[in-house]
Amino acid sequence: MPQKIGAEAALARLKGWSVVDGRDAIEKTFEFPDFKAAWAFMSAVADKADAMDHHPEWFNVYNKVDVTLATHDADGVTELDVTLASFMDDAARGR
Ligand SMILES: C[C@H](O)[C@H](O)[C@H]1CNC2=NC(N)=NC(=O)C2=N1
Repeated sequence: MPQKIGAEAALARLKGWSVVDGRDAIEKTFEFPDFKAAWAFMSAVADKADAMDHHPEWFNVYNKVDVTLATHDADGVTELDVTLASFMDDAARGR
């Protein structure tokens, strides 16, 4: 079971992420040129998430993807969320 580090500790190591109100979780909205680019991002993240067995909460409308990350098993933010957030930041770059 991963150790809870908390949203604030995670934010100190990430760019463009925020603490979710009333919950130990982090969130970010990714914006792309169009739906296909957003979907390609989601597809790349889906492969990574499955490999990690650590899955995002997300909501897509056209070119935007709202992402919330938390570790449900730990009831808060863990190292797994920082790893997945960093992967998302890299995957979004250049799409
Ligand atoms: C059984 C399975 O390993 C767990 O349910 C995994 C799946 N994906 C998960 N994803 C997230 N974000 N948090 C979890 O605690 C989690 N647990």
